[in-house]
Amino acid sequence: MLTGTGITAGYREPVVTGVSLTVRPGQTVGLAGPSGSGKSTVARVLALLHKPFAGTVEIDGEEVTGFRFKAAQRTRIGVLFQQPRLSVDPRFTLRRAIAEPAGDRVEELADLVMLTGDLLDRRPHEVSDGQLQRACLARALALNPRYLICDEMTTMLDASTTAALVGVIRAYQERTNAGVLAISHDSRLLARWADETVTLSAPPPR
Ligand SMILES: Nc1ncnc2c1ncn2[C@@H]1O[C@H](COP(=O)(O)OP(=O)(O)OP(=O)(O)O)[C@@H](O)[C@H]1O
Repeated sequence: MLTGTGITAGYREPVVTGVSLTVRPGQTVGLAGPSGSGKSTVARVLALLHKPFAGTVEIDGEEVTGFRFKAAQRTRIGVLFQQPRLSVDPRFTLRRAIAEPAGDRVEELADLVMLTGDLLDRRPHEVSDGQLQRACLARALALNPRYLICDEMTTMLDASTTAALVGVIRAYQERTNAGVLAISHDSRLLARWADETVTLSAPPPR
C-alpha cells in the first residue's frame, strides 16, 4: 500500500492539513477538489518529491525517509504530470527520453503506449501533446513502478487520447497489480476511472 497519514504540507504556509489517503495494490484512487485545494501538493508528497511539514508516508509497510528525486524508494513510484513539455528535455528524441530509464526496452514500451517507430525519432516540438504524453507514460512505466501517480495527466489531451492512456494504465495494473492515484478536475473522468475518490475541500479564503 502507498499510504499518507496526517499529511500537512505546503510551501511557506500549509495548503493541506491532516490529509490521509491510501492507495492499495491494484486499486485506482481518484483525488478531486477545487483549484488550489492542494491536490498537486498531496500528489508530490506521495510521489516523494515534496517533504511534508508533518505526517508520514509509507510504501508497502516501509516508512519513507527521503523526499527528493533521487530517493531510493522513488523508483517504486511512477509520476505523470499535466504538461509533458515541461518534463521532457526538448533536445532529446522521444526514443532517448524513454531510453533514459528503459535502456533496451524502448521498443517494447513504445508498443505498449502505441507510439510508432517514426515518432520515436522526433523531438518534443515535432509531436503533439498526446504523443509526448504517451512517451512520458512509457518512461514512467519503464522501471515497473508499484504505484503510478497521474497529476492531471489528461488535461491537455483529447477524449480519444485520454481513453487510450487510461486503457494502457488499466492493462498495466491488471498485469502487475500496481496501484494508481489519479488527480483530475474532471469528475466524469474520475467516476469512470477510479474505484473510489477522495475530495479535498476548498482552500480557506485569504
Ligand atoms: N511551488 C509552490 N510555491 C508556493 N506556493 C505554491 C507552489 N505550488 C503550489 N502553491 C500554492 O499551493 C496551493 C495549492 O496548490 P496545488 O497546486 O497543490 O493545488 P491544486 O488543487 O492541485 O490546484 P489546481 O487544481 O489549480 O492545480 C495554491 O494556493 C498554490 O498557489
